[in-house]
Amino acid sequence: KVVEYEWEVSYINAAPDCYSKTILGINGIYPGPTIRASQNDTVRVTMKNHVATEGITMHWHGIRQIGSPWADGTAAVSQCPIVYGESFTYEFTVDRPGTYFYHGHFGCQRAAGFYGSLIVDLPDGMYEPYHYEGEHMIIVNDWWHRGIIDQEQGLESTTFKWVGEPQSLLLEGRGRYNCSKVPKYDPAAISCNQTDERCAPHVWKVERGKTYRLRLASVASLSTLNFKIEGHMMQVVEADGHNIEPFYTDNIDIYSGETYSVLVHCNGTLDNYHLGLNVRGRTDKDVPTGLGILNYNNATAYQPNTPWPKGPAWDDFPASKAQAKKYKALRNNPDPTSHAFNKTEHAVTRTIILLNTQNKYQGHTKWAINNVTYAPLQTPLLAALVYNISGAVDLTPPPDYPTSGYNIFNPPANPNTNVGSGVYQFNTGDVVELILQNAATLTANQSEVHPWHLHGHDFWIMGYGDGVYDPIKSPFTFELDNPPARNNVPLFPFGWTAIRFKLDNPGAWPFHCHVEWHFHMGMGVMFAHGIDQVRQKGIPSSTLGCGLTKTLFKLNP
Ligand SMILES: O=C1O[C@H]([C@@H](O)CO)C(O)=C1O
Repeated sequence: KVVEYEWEVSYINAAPDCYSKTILGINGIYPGPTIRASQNDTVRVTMKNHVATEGITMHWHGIRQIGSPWADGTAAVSQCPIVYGESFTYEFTVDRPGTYFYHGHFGCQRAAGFYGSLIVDLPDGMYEPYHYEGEHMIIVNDWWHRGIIDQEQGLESTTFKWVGEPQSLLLEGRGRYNCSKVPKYDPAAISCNQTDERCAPHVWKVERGKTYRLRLASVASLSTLNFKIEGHMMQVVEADGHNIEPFYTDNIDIYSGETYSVLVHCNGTLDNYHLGLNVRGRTDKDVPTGLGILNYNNATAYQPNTPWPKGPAWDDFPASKAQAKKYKALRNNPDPTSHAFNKTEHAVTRTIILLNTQNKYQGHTKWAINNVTYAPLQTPLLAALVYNISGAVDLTPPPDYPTSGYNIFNPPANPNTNVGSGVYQFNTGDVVELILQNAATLTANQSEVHPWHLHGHDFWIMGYGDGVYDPIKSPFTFELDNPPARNNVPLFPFGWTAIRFKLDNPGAWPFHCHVEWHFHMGMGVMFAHGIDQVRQKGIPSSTLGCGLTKTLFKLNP
């Protein structure tokens, strides 16, 4: 069947954490409407732009867009931004059941509240390999009071102004900021109101004795988030739309871009319990716990006065690494779309090592991959390749390896990087092993967490390690038995992460750090393959009209 949505996007006033500000709303609401479809349905979303000063696009995170690379919603890659007053229709198949979300993919619009949930059910009569009696969505986020235009300008400026840590953490678009901390001269001081209904904690209702599936998704712009439910254990069963070998935990790390399903057996004796969200991997100083309420049997909902739930300390990296390594693909998965790994079929045909560094370009602070910082193109990459538009993109491939002998433990000896469009070209059918290698930032003894996200494909996580990746020794530590298939993976400070994937979905696909601010600072590359096949099918002319595609369709006189 076809599930259809009509969206109007405009600026709205919101107060997710009690502090009133202007954000991007869909049909006047925030977070955006939930899309619900069944496996193999067609989702059709017509989105109209009512934002007079900005273009917009929408990315369907985790949906591979098989056969519809033009509908991926990434500005400068799959389409021209939708300009003021115009509409664009996304149409794609949701081929795999699971928990997903959507978000703006132009500039830093995701950080302006431009996101919502997307859930794909199994068709009628089919069942998950686990049992639950009810379900709830919990979309989590970090939140700033400054507007994104101001934040983007600060990041782009030669007098680099970092966004800093978030003011609040949100569950289903709600958090609570301590309004007494708003400076008196700030005009918002009069509209930061802790009794505002819009920042009352979200209440998740459950019935005692039943098991619930909580669907978690992180649209965070920066923070890794740790989710915990007071007095309840969670059984993790799904990650990024894939069933996994279930495991129990009392707290779960969620990196930006990731989705999970956890089963919670509701056998508590109290009426209300805290849901708590805390920062991991970066300082949690001045970032208070985000709170929600788990409410039993329709009792009066209130915030319990018990201590706020808190997982491991923010800098307990061993705990994060141990949890990341727990994810394995579900053995004997009944789901035919499960994308099982096979050692023989998925033997590597090309290895690329991607060094992640913080650099300078003409006085601007940037992130670079193998010393190339990504700059979005004027002409969408997909159109540039499909129509072979000369001058639209420099296709000189970036290096497959970092400069030999690079010392990851020190800030770059030469901080200057090159700017480029970062396009790696592959043959369809290639099986690529990517090694993400972390390094020190421009600051001595500092290296940061980077949650990487791939568009258009799922990959298998082969392994994680500390220090420098050793091409001889490190592969012996790989998980070749049942690595999890995912489309998001963390890279830990001063460490490496190995992933493998098969290029089986023709198009032009970003692979980037899902920290909104880092991608804006150039932290990403592009993977293109099978363009002849895309050309044969064609891409809609509605994706064109900017850059050098402007002149492609001249009206007949
Ligand atoms: O991109 C970033 O910049 C700052 C810091 O590295 C420089 O101020 C930070 O914490 C980031 O994640």
